[in-house]
Amino acid sequence: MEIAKIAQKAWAKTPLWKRAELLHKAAAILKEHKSPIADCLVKEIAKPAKDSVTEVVRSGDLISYCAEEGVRILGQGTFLVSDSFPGNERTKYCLTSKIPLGVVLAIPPFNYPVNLAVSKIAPALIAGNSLVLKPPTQGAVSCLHMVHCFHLAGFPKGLISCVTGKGSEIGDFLTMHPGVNCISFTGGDTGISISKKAGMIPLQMELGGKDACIVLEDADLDLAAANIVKGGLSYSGQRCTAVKIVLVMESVADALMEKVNAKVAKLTVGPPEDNCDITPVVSESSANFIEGLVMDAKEKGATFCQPYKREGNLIWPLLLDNVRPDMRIAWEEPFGPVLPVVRIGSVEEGIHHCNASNFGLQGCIFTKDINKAMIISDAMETGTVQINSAPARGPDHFPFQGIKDSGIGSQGITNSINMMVKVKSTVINLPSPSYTMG
Ligand SMILES: NC(=O)C1=CN([C@@H]2O[C@H](COP(=O)(O)OP(=O)(O)OC[C@H]3O[C@@H](n4cnc5c(N)ncnc54)[C@H](OP(=O)(O)O)[C@@H]3O)[C@@H](O)[C@H]2O)C=CC1
Ligand SMILES: O=C(O)[C@H](O)COP(=O)(O)O
Repeated sequence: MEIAKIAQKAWAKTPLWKRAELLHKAAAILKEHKSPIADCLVKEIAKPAKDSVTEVVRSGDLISYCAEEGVRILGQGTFLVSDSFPGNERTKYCLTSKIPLGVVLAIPPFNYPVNLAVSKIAPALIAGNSLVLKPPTQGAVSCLHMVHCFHLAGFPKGLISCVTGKGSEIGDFLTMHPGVNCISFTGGDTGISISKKAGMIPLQMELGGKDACIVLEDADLDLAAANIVKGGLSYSGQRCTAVKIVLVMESVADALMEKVNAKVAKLTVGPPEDNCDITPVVSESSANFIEGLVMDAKEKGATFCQPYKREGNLIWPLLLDNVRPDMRIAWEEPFGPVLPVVRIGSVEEGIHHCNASNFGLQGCIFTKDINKAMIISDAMETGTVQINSAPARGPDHFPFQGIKDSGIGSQGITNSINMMVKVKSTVINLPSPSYTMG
């Protein structure tokens, strides 16, 4: 913490163009090393090989975009004059600029250890902050290699410190440390308790989700089915933005389920090295939790579209039809390849289910009627609503935010940079009013 504080003071005096130049360099080095880092992701978190490479490349692009965006938005401040407020003459000129916060504590989750670390590191650095990064325990090796790319690019010593260790053991020390000036966290409910313990500092929390997919009678069912399978089951459902419940109008439910099940049958299941679609979930406790949700739904009468199959941490993809509100899976996020389907009699029923959730990350609607889609989007209490596509965080410059238990603050490149600065004003007071004549 002390080193981070010292390094930040010097970094804040580094010209903006130079900070951007170093970030571009780090992005290029990261992309050059995409294969070994992706290999780590495959081994550590069982992400399919192709998706692991995509995560590293996307992270490089994010760093470069952040450098460009930072140069644009941090180079600008505001200039205000006093006579626009009643009772004032033009005697005061107010100059505001965006200045760094200090030390940013970044805590990403296991499912995107590289990308969700970089999405905190790059905005913090371009804005003149230093970082203490606590990587997820599963994903720590990938994170260390990624941070090494920043060091190879020439970032000064101490500017980015990577502190490994179990969150349950070192988390409180870090999050309650008086030297921390901002916390950017992505993960589960832990974020809620961190918010309660943290001091009076800016917090960016991206937490869980129960993203609903509402399918209307006039939807393109092929498009909806493709998005349900990709959105719900890619990386075995271990994405905060995964489709986590399908709410389909009864009249098209059979037709939709036929298409979805046909696609599920084609998914490959196995090791991440073989680039299988469905790979083992991250831990035994996670697999046990998912199994608990499945068994609860079985006892309460859900229809199993596929047989339930599990070998160790590998769970075969499973659609549960005719899910009812008394089943846990209707509300809890499995973070696994199991997707509940609720048949609804009206759009209002779908919106009501979506809004009754304690989460409010994203949601999606499938319909050909844009007017209807807009009304439903306005009624859904989520940070983002996607029309005719599955929920997603990217592209990474789009705003990304959750409401209710899904988080506080907004991410996305521009919002993250703006969140990692504070506003500083300098007011020039003139002895007498001065009005510009040209
Ligand atoms: N909204 C979003 O953008 C995203 C949300 N998520 C949500 O995250 C959850 C799954 O991810 P998972 O990694 O298991 O989430 P966790 O909340 O368990 O962990 C997230 C990070 O917090 C750390 N951590 C754990 N305990 C503490 C603590 N007491 N103090 C500080 N840090 C701590 C973890 O370290 P360690 O690994 O050592 O335990 C990890 O680095 C799901 O609920 C999912 O929805 C996931 C990704 C994105
Ligand atoms: O951690 C997550 O799950 C992400 O923030 C989701 O990102 P994605 O929509 O790009 O997969």
